[in-house]
Amino acid sequence: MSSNPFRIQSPQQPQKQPRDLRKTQPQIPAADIKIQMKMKNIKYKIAVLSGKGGVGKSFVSSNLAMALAASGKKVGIVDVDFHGPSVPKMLGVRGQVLTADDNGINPVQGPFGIKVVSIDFLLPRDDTPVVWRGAIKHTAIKQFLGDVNWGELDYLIIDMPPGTGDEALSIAQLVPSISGAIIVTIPSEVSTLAVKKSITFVKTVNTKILGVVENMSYFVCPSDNKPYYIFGEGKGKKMAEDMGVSLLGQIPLDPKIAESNDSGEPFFLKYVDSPTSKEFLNIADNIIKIVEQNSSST
Ligand SMILES: Nc1ncnc2c1ncn2[C@@H]1O[C@H](COP(=O)(O)OP(=O)(O)OP(=O)(O)O)[C@@H](O)[C@H]1O
Repeated sequence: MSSNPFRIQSPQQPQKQPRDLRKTQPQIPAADIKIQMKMKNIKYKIAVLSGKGGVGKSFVSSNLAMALAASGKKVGIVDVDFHGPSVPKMLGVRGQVLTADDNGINPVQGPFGIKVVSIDFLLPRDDTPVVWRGAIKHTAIKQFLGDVNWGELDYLIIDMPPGTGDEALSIAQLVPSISGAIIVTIPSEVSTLAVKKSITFVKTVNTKILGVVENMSYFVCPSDNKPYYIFGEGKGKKMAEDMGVSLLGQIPLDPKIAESNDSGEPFFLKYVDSPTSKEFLNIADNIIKIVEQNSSST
């Protein structure tokens, strides 16, 4: 008698093994000529990613863009966070519109002449959602890169949505010679876990990790002026060490940051002499050293 009570037949043919997607390298298509043309005068392109949403990635992207510009660099920022575009508000240019001429779309001019492109400039109302599948996002990213008159720039900051989904893959495939990626985290285990996946993703698509920025690292109590490590001390540093990447800087949790972002006043401009703006200048300096040294040695 058969020991198989369900009478399940052994398959005649060996079963096809499911493909292990972790071993699948994204296919890089032939470079899009239009994108190549529009991006050929941009020296360095930097993607800003986070594992989880709400950790301050757009805040870091926007303020890093201003710090680079304040350090004398020509800067552009492209907001690829279609479902939650917040860069225009954080740079104080929300409500402005993109214009077009025979050569393409002209970015909005932000503080320090930063060139800004975001889906937010195209949405008719505050409550209009962007309901797009991956293929449409891919097309939109192509247009943001290849139809925009970026002109000559030292740095293009690419503000990504959280995680490693469609947009991250499109950017990895479409942007010619990305200089590197910056990962934003907060010192919580939950964020750290997600960030490790982002770091692995960036390595998988053969992009250099410039380092990690730890946001909301500590809170300076106004009554005693001491730092309090609300999420725990040293977690960003440890995670960076564990993953073999550098810690580029630490930004405090500060109600002034939340207020200026909410009111659409660029934090870096409003509090230019604050320790946080100085830390952004340090981070910009670190990035300039890594990226520009790297390119002169290749
Ligand atoms: N260091 C900080 N101190 C206080 N508030 C902060 C800080 N960093 C960010 N915030 C606030 O946290 C909220 C989330 O920030 P932000 O939109 O930059 O995050 P995000 O990671 O880009 O989010 P998502 O990509 O999920 O839309 C905002 O309200 C912002 O003002």
